[in-house]
Amino acid sequence: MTNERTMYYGKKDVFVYRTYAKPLIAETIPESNFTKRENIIFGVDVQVALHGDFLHNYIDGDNSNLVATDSMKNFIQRQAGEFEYSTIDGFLTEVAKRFIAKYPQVDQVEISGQEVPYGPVKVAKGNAIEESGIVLRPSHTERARASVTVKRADNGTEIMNYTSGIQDIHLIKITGNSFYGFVHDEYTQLPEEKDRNLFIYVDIDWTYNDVNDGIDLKAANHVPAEQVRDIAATVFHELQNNSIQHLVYHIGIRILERFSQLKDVKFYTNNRTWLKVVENISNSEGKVYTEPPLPYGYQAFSVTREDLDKAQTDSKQSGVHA
Ligand SMILES: O=c1[nH]c(=O)c2[nH]c(=O)[nH]c2[nH]1
Repeated sequence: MTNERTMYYGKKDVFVYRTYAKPLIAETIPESNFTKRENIIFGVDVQVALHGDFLHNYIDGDNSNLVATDSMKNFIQRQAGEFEYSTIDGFLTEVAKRFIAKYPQVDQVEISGQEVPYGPVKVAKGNAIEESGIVLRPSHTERARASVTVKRADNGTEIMNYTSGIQDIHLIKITGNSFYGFVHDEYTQLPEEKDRNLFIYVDIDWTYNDVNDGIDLKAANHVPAEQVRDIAATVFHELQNNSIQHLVYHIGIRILERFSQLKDVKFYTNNRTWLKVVENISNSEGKVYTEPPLPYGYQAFSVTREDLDKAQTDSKQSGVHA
């Protein structure tokens, strides 16, 4: 077996803030009132890695075809003003294709980016309180993200390993969650809970049946991260869940049900459930909690279209909705 050599280099944390990028328009879904990402500030934190004919840079110290990482940063930032895009996915894929077109020594570009979200601020305009439109603020924890590898091919480029996603959705549900019936042995200290608070940090990534639906600059079939976020919140709200594991399966099924253009969906969750300090407060249904101690638990899980098919068949048989 021949071991392929590791060889790539690039730049991380290339921040790009483009004002007045093209808005992303979306059709509504039942779980979300999201219809438009304004993109007044399109902010993205980009990582890029170039693969190619760079061995003599290392062995001979020959820099003649070495593209400085500083130039990579400039390339990404300047391209941000060279074409129109409304999604991170479309922007990154086009930049990767342009790297390949510009530099013949490059045969593969891995590029990823996370949104740097800026949201509206309301101000007084005359007698009304309205969105300013020009004053914005860093907003919410969750950030859309995308990651794509573009490879040089005989007739142009080929898209590989493309995923789209959202990270750091932070949600707490204060009742309607349980966790009991787990393995009890000499290591068990955790009490069983028929009703607990559940605080989760969730990252979700998805892939498309046809990559073009995700990366196309027109974004007609693009799945907005905001709608995925809203599905996660809705299912969390609705489901009397037995665990995070139970919850993410149902969120995954709902996402695939809603978006037929998706092939699968992958979760990475982190458990930040608050510790109970005061159980009973007189004349109140309230409780007092504090932050959980380290270490934190996590789950990783993917849901595929096969799972959805099975859930739909099972629900038809039992007459219960998936
Ligand atoms: O939803 C949960 N899943 C677990 O696997 C787990 N483990 C744990 O200690 N608490 C929880 N909660």
